[in-house]
Amino acid sequence: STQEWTVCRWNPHDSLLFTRPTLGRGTCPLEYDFSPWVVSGHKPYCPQPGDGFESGLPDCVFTVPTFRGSQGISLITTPDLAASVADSALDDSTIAPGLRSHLSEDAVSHPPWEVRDLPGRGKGLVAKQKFRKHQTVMVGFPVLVVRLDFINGDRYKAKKRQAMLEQAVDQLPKEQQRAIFSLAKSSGGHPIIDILRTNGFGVEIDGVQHTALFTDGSRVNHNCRPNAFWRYISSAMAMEVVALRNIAPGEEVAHSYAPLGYTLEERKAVLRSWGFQCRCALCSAPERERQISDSRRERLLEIHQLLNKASELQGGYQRVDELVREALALVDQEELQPQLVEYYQQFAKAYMAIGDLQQAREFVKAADQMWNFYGGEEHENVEGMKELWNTLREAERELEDD
Ligand SMILES: C[S@@+](CC[C@H](N)C(=O)[O-])C[C@H]1O[C@@H](n2cnc3c(N)ncnc32)[C@H](O)[C@@H]1O
Repeated sequence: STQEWTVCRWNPHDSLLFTRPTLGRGTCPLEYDFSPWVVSGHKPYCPQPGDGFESGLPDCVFTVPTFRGSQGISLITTPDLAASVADSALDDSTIAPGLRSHLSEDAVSHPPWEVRDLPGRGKGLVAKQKFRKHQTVMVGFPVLVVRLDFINGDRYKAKKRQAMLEQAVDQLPKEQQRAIFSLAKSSGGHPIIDILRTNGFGVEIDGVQHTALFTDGSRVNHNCRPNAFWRYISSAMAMEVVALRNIAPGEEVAHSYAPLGYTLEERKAVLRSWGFQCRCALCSAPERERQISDSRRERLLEIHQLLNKASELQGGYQRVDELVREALALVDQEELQPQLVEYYQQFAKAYMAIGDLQQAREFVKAADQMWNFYGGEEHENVEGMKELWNTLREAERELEDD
């Protein structure tokens, strides 16, 4: 019965998290709506304190094998966050039609891309058709989502952590289990932890960091001059891979694992922590080409620093204009368009600093649009943009008052 397990309020003085209240006479008040997790056929599993885990709110294993058609999903997270997901993102019928269309049988069995072996890079995603700039290449839904602290923290004994990860995978449909175990590995150690470290995408649930596996999305390789980017729509638990420029059939689709705008050495350091040496076109290009790219990126950083002190610049408006134009050209040459969002914010501040509020407004508007486009509606800088709009409006009011 769906009532067999009821989730009770977590009481830190009492190890009780899940109880079996007598039907209709539940003594523990229901704090969360867990029904989608509970009716799925797998009871949520929570370790008890002392059973391989120290104390505090535990992470539990939740599985819905019918998530997004028959794909299925397992989640290892705290009960409050699982309840929040159950509340907002589990139901297929509530996701936007544009995303839902990627669940149709035809879309699933005939994707416009294929996974192929690529020299020096393992498998990768290759376009089977032309994609226009900003067109969606792939929509994926996570098959395994794990709270980052569950993997990296020290509250769990290794055996308990591994057993819970194994349970989370075991409870998924067989096809997904096979897909997960076929993903790339890089670090050694427990296979599921290795697979998560090599392939996981950083996503947030209510602001808490998790790592998510997408069976096809995890095949997208890194490129230092990417032709795609990914964004996460947390309300639908969907990951979208979107073309940054036109992509031709037969071309590999790749995004950047490192922050855009990094120089070769900086990128190498980031990718070393991913456990591989980059073999993308830019990293394999002749030294001269790599040097040109690095010097452009270094110049962008220099301009950034100069514009941070815009009000002290000699040459006033004209100098700021020159630097902004130079930065825009460099971004174009280096194909760093998604990074414009940061530059636009900075340009806006620089124009505010020298009192050109009209230009500042143009760049605040552009930054706002770009954040929504590249980061999705729930992008990480909602607060930062609000603050920027407030600063601008304040400055505009002051100007009117004068
Ligand atoms: C998330 S997986 C990407 C898919 C992977 N290539 C596969 O075969 O499933 C990340 C791994 O792919 C490989 N990889 C990704 N981008 C690469 C690149 N630019 N150069 C070399 N190897 C790359 C590395 O082995 C890395 O650990």
